[in-house]
Amino acid sequence: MTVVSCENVMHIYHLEGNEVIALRGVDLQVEEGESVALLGPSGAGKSTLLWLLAGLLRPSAGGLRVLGRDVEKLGPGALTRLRAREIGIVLQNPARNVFAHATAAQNVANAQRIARSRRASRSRPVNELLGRVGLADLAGRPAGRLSGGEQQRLAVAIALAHRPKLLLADEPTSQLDRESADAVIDLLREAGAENGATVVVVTHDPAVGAAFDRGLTIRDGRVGTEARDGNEYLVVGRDGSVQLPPALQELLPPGTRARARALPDGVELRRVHEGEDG
Ligand SMILES: Nc1ncnc2c1ncn2[C@@H]1O[C@H](COP(=O)(O)OP(=O)(O)OP(=O)(O)O)[C@@H](O)[C@H]1O
Repeated sequence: MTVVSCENVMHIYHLEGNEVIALRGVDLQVEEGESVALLGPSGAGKSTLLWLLAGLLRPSAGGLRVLGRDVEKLGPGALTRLRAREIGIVLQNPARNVFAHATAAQNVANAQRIARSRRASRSRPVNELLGRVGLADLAGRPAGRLSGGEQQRLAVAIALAHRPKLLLADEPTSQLDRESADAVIDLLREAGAENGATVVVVTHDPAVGAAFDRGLTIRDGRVGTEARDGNEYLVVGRDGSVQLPPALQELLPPGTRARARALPDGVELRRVHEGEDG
């Protein structure tokens, strides 16, 4: 089953009379059980894409289906239920994922209670989950009194508490040391391997990118490249555009006139030098 399907998805923020185009035509399919990392420079649109997949934002244009539902057609209640039961979300700011006054254990148990699904009834014991993220000794501490890194690990435990079908995480390792980050990566991968969950993670951490089935680079609001099995490929957009890798941009700087020539299995681009016209 295709769990995430984006067709020419655009997103525009309206800010004090100005428009900020965050996504300008994203095409993306993620199949059940796949793990995908979204990489790319700051401001490229990664978080926006994740928020759209979580139903926390609605696309300005384009088609978006998540877990078989047409997200645009779901009302606020149906979206909230979908999120609570089938989606696990780790937001970028650790404090936003937790109830500050509830203990770590209560936060995890609460996510399971809200989901109340059959999947959730098979969910892992709270203490086991907290142990997996290295928080067993802090189970009784109010989440608001945990450090940023501890809250981040708690957020991952909360997001996995109800065995979501789709796990979405925005920079889940940004505040963690290498050892804790590796433990979180293992847990995310395991969610896919054991429960068939589909995992989409925004990250700047190359180790996270390398650990997943696919690494998509988002640049300028589009999918620019896709890495899999150690190879990186350019992704041709629906308008025929490709984003040259930064290393090749020196050869064809912006504004360069180039000739495109068909080859048996592709296209060759050659720069036209001064006086070479005609
Ligand atoms: N709430 C908002 N209002 C207006 N513009 C926004 C808002 N959120 C994001 N943007 C803009 O949309 C664009 C994409 O932002 P987004 O946060 O999705 O990028 P990102 O790739 O996740 O960046 P980072 O790696 O820094 O988190 C940027 O130009 C950003 O300034």
